[in-house]
Amino acid sequence: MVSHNIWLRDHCRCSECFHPVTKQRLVNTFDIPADIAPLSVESKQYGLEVTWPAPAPHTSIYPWLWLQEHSYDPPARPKLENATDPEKVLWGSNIAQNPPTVTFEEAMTDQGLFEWLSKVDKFGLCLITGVPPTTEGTEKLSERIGFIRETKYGKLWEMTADLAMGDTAYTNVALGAHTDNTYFTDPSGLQLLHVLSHTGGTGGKTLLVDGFHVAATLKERHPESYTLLSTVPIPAHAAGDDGGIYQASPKSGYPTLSHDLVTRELYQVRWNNNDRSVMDHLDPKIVEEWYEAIRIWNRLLKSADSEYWVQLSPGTALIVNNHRVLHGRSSFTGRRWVCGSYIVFDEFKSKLAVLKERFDPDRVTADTRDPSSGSSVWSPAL
Ligand SMILES: C[N+](C)(C)CCCC[C@H](N)C(=O)O
Ligand SMILES: O=C(O)CCC(=O)C(=O)O
Ligand SMILES: [Fe+2]
Repeated sequence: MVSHNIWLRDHCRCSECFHPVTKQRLVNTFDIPADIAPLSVESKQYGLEVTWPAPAPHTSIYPWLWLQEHSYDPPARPKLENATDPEKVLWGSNIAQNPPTVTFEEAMTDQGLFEWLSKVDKFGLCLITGVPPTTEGTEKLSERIGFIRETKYGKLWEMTADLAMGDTAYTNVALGAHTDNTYFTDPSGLQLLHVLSHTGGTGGKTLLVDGFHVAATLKERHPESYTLLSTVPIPAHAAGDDGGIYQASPKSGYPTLSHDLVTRELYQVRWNNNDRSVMDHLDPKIVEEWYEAIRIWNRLLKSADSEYWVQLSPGTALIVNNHRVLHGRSSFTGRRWVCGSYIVFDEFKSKLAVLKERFDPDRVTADTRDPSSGSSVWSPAL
């Protein structure tokens, strides 16, 4: 493994250079001479010990695990070549045989919460059974994860076909597979949905599609369409209510498929053809190809192999990763009362990271003592 001297000095993890509690950098990066070179480098039992020279003599110790975790030459994590994270399990209609599920009671324990969020992280969705069929029960479940994201729809929102909000979700029409909030600069991370009641009618089945799975199929079969969906930004708006006109910033929007700039991994799907605004920024040379690309995308989304239909009933809630799994519903008749919440993506990821430290059987139990001070000043991830 190769590291640059400046990089090593800048990343010293001793408690003088890296605050042991706040995990923030204390060393002043810009006081480090650009041509800094070590006086000595020694291999110790717990890590690499580097002694730096005057005018700022200092001893740094880099735990072996930390060095391994953060190696950039060679990279600790090879580029995924546009694949998706191996931790993710892609699925199609076959998931219906054994949909990821937890019980409300399990979710009320920390171990159960870890199981639940691990399933959401792996599959992008999870059913929750035994949920009290009330808004209070649904809110209690949501807040096990983290802050509910309040939006124009409310905090724990309720919805029925009364156009209370200027959105077709508040009608009884069918909604094709989509991700929510494409008109927000930052679409909500998780979306929880709970049908509280449905009387005097039928329909209202929930549609779920793994956007990562469909994207992988698109990339394999139609790479040029995949590229267009990965590069052409799509503007979106929500302007059905007098009190609000929402458009993502920048106004040109975001591509349907977004990729990690380092690993090139697909990390977000944004797709809602109903909420898409005027495509007035398209390069005239690609208009036909772009429409062909979204036709192919739509066809794959609607393929029987991609669609997982489930009839939700009171007591069984559903949570989806709104950056990966598309949802929709069939039309319905009668009175259908739905409640749910949006949960902040970073709250979900943070909660899972904290629970992993406690419950993940594969967690890295690094020797986290700072050899110089004996206190724990680092964790492999930071
Ligand atoms: C979920 N809740 C009922 C609150 C809002 C529904 C809004 C749907 C909107 N067209 C979108 O795709 O974001
Ligand atoms: O009515 C449903 O089942 C879902 C409607 C929808 O797309 C939403 O609430 O975001
Ligand atoms: Fe939706």
